[in-house]
Amino acid sequence: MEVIASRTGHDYNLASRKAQEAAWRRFQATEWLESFVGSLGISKQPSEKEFISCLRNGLILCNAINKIQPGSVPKVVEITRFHSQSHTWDSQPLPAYQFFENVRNFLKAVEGLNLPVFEASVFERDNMEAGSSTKIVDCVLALKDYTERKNGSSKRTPLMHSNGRIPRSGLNLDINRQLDLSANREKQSPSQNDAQKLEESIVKALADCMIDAKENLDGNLLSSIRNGNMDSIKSFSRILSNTLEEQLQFKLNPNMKDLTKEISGSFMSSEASSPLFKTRNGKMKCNHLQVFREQENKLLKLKSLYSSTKTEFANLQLQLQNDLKQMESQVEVLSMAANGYHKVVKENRTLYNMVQDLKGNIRVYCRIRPAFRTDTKNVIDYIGEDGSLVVLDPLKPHKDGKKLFQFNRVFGPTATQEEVFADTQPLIRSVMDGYNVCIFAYGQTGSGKTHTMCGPSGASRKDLGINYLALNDLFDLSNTREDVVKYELYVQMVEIYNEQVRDLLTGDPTTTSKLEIRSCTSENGLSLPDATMHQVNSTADVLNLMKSGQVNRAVSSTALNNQSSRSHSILTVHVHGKDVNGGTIRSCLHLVDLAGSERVDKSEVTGDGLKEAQYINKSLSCLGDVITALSQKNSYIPYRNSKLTLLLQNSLGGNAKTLMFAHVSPEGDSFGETVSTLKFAQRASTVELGAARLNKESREVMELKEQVENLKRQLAEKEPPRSPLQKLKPGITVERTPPPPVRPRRLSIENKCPPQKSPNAVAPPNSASKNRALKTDGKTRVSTLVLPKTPESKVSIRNEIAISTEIKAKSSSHHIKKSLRTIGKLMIGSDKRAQPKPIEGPSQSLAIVSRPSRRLSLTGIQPLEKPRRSSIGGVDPCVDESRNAKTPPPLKSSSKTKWM
Ligand SMILES: Nc1ncnc2c1ncn2[C@@H]1O[C@H](COP(=O)(O)OP(=O)(O)OP(=O)(O)O)[C@@H](O)[C@H]1O
Repeated sequence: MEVIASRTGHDYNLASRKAQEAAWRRFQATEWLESFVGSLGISKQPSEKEFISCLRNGLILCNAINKIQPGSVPKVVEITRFHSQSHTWDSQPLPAYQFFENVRNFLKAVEGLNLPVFEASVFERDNMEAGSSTKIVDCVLALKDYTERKNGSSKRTPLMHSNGRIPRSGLNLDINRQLDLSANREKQSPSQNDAQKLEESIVKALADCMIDAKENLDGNLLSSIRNGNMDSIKSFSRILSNTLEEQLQFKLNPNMKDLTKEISGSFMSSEASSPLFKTRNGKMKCNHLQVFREQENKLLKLKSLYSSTKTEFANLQLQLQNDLKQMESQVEVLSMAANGYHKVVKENRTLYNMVQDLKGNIRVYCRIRPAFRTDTKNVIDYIGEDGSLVVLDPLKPHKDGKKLFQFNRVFGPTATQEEVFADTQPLIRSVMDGYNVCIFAYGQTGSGKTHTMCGPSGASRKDLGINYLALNDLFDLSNTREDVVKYELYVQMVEIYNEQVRDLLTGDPTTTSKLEIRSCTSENGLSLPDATMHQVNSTADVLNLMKSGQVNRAVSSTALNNQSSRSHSILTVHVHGKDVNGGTIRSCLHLVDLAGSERVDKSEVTGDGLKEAQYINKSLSCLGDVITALSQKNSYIPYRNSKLTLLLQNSLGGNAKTLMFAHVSPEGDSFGETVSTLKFAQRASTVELGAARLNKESREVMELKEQVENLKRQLAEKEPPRSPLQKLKPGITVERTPPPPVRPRRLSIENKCPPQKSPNAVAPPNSASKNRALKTDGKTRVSTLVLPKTPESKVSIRNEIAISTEIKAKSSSHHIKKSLRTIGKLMIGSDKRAQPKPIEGPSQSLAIVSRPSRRLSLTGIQPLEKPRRSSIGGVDPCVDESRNAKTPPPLKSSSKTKWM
């Protein structure tokens, strides 16, 4: 673009210069003609049109040539007349043929003089083009030249050609003549030679620049110069000096710059001292030397700026490096602190979980089912990540109507079965490590209990509930640990319907007789020994069993749920494991789907349905009483008031890990039941169960137990026949003479309590599950000796040995006594070794610290600060249900209504 622009500018300059040249030459031609043949009647500087019109009739031209060469045009057609007085011509229009005649004759005459001619047709054209007059002007000026030459005129002005160039040679000669530089050249010294060379080059440059500068001049300027106009002279000298400088700049070596300056200085006017100045034509011209100097100065400044910036930059770099080093060390410190912080957080979490485990709190999760109806307000106001839940009373939609509850976790309506299970999984997995676990779903009818535990009816695999997912996970774990432990899984499924326990895995549960609950460990370690037990090897087995169990379950339609469970269903998974070292694991997982708490008026049930509802409400009310008693740490816990609480006794007050899912409906018309459920759940979360017990025995303990059995057998054989121990068979309960009904002073957890206890009293959970030995007046009475299935406590072993020692007093076998002592010592040692390693370690030690505060002591001695109401020896939890022990009076009705 720049190239095109400069080219266009150059073309424009050239054209204007040519136009100026042409005007100048026209002026010369007109001037000469006027001086030669008289006034032409046109301006001194005529335009092309004027000039051509003036010469069109050929009269002036013919007269001029006739003056130069008389008779050249013998017959001139004179229509116009020359006024001799006024020296002017009449310019009358001629007929075409006449002025053609004149012009033709003129051209012939000029040709005869060997001078340049033009075409006569130039005068014929009406539309005159630019440059039409050029050849006529050339012809006239040639005539002028011819005349001057003929007259021998010495005052000859250089003739410019139509290309506008003055011949160089002429100019050089003139300049040489003026400067006279060649004189005495041979006589000059070397330094003079240099100066001479410089002068020559200056002259040459001057000549060149004059030629070039001439192109920038127009006729007016030159004529002004000729007329002695000072402005024009100044302008001309300025142009010359600039051009000269330019030339010298490139031709001379740097040492000569000053000289050049001196020379050029003489040409320069004061105006030219600025780098830019205006030429006569108003164009801006540049003083290159000055610009160069200025640029040089700027460059120097830039150089110094550059070096200072460089130094500054280096300093900054250094500073940056130092800063980076400092930052690095700071980041290191920070990362160390962060690591430490993470460690502390991790430790805190571990310790918190440990404390929770030691306290054995019932974990409580809340699950909110999606709202099915849009006609009522949603009561769920806020669900916190930290387990907080705020519900809003739809009748008091302001601050007062808000109630805050805190749980271990709250699952919102969008929570999936997998999410719910993921949080439960670690707890469920601990079954495989030997812990008893109980998960039960509580809530108003239709709030989603069955959905959580079993999944919706006809659920696809992804919607299946905790029951299925748990068993599936247990199978996975069993497969993973196959090389270390061999597991066997057994399943029982029962329901409590109208206060009767029914087996759901027999053909027809209605036809089967009701099952008895053994609240203490029975011979096979089951609380429902009569319920059918199915070994399961795969999830398919589990699914089949669960399906048939669901079919057998009592379900009917109510106004609140068309598939309402009318019973509490309990799926129990028994885990038997044997590790490679011969150790055993026996634990169980209870998965309980409770029947829904409901208001009879709301569920609109009548007849059998009403009876079912009353039973359901009663058992749930009993569950509430148990929870209240446990949370208040009462010495008396009313487990026996319902089949449900009796069955869950070990899970609620024993040594299991227990998790409760509190289900709520979000609809506004369920607000009362929702709050009641949430209060119940919150109360349950305060219940401390104590640390869960690990049902694991090492091989050494088992062998030692076996030895004890053998020794006992031997002792029995040596016993006199009067002793009931004579009839003792290993592992079988032996009835002894019933002890007198005296208050026991000490409890032994090994032996069962005597049968003649108060039927109303219920022993605290742990003691109830332990066998007791009673001591009166320094004598031990072994009432019922049952060898524990899963004794893990060294205290129990000690007690066992103590029994044997008592017996020994009546026996004469000193040798056996000694052996028993040794075995006792060995067993204590092996128990120490059998302590769970890193994870259980701290919890065990903490458990020992917390032991005195636990409701149930493994030593069997009750904490003194809370005297028990019931007689310790008065209750045999394994007492046959047929004895129909009277339940203690229920808690105050006010406490019951709390949970309903
Ligand atoms: N989280 C949930 N997501 C989707 N649907 C749910 C959810 N919870 C419950 N439901 C649906 O709500 C209905 C009632 O649920 P469900 O039968 O599990 O209640 P319930 O508490 O067991 O009632 P009941 O005590 O009367 O047996 C069912 O149709 C169930 O599929």
